Amino acid sequence: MARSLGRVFNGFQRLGSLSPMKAHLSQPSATSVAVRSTLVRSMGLALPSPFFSKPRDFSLPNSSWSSEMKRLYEHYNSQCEVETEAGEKQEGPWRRLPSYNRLLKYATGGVYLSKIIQSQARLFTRNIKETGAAFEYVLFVNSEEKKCVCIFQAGHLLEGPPGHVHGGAIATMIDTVTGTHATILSGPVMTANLNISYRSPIPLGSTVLLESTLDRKEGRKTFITCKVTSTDGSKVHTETTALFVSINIGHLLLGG
Ligand SMILES: CCCCCCCC(=O)SCCNC(=O)CCNC(=O)[C@H](O)C(C)(C)COP(=O)(O)OP(=O)(O)OC[C@H]1O[C@@H](n2cnc3c(N)ncnc32)[C@H](O)[C@@H]1OP(=O)(O)O
Repeated sequence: MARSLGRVFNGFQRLGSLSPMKAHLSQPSATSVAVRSTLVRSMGLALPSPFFSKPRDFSLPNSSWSSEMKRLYEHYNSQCEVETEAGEKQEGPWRRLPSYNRLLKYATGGVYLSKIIQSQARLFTRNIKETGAAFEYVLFVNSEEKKCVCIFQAGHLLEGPPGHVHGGAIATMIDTVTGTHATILSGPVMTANLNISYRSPIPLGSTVLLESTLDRKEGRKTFITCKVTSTDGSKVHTETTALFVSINIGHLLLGG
């Protein structure tokens, strides 16, 4: 148990140190795949395939993405790796964060924590299989500027007022973006307070930008602000202040 919790904590720390080059969490090696095949063949074992299979990275472009979503993705992705004058490639100011539907499983490097986490559990924003139907999003983080940007396309299952996005779905995305940002800045945290002002409705199917910025840190408290705007910045949809409190991840997983 102690080792498992240690892996979880390391996973959270790793979330903060992801680089595009390190983005493939828990990729199975050729050896592990070969060992699995041999075991399954020789012992008739039905091992859980997610244990070995390559997890889907939901933050990569798919066919449901609008041209505006793809354009913005390219804009930030092109700044994840830059070329020096000498023609060498090096890390740029932004990093794309990969995104999986079973956060803790992959944060631990593929270790299956069935004793701690119910095996049916899925990350809320990534549990609808149909692409484009709900939350399509990708996050980029800029460590130097302590900023996080999310490009978000709201699908038809997120309707609230006719033709527009449900306020709870918007809050979900704000919590996801600011929560991820706070985790990168401060390690394991829980949302203590989200204060959202809804300024103008978001049309269903449209692409918007969420910009999360570190306001300040005070002891265990990380204060973050977040704006949701149209992609050209001309329309403000929401303004948020958020408070995250650092926690002991062991207490959370053990129900403390
Ligand atoms: C990839 C996806 C990422 C998604 C990230 C999503 C994150 C989430 O949604 S988490 C789920 C929603 N949040 C929760 O369920 C949290 C429920 N609340 C709790 O567990 C606890 O109240 C918790 C952990 C926030 C704080 O409890 P605890 O650790 O005992 O801290 P506590 O001593 O009460 O407070 C610490 C400080 O924060 C302040 N604080 C705590 N809560 C609040 C609040 N709601 N408003 C203002 N200040 C607060 C306290 O006043 C205290 O300040 P100070 O140090 O200056 O005295």
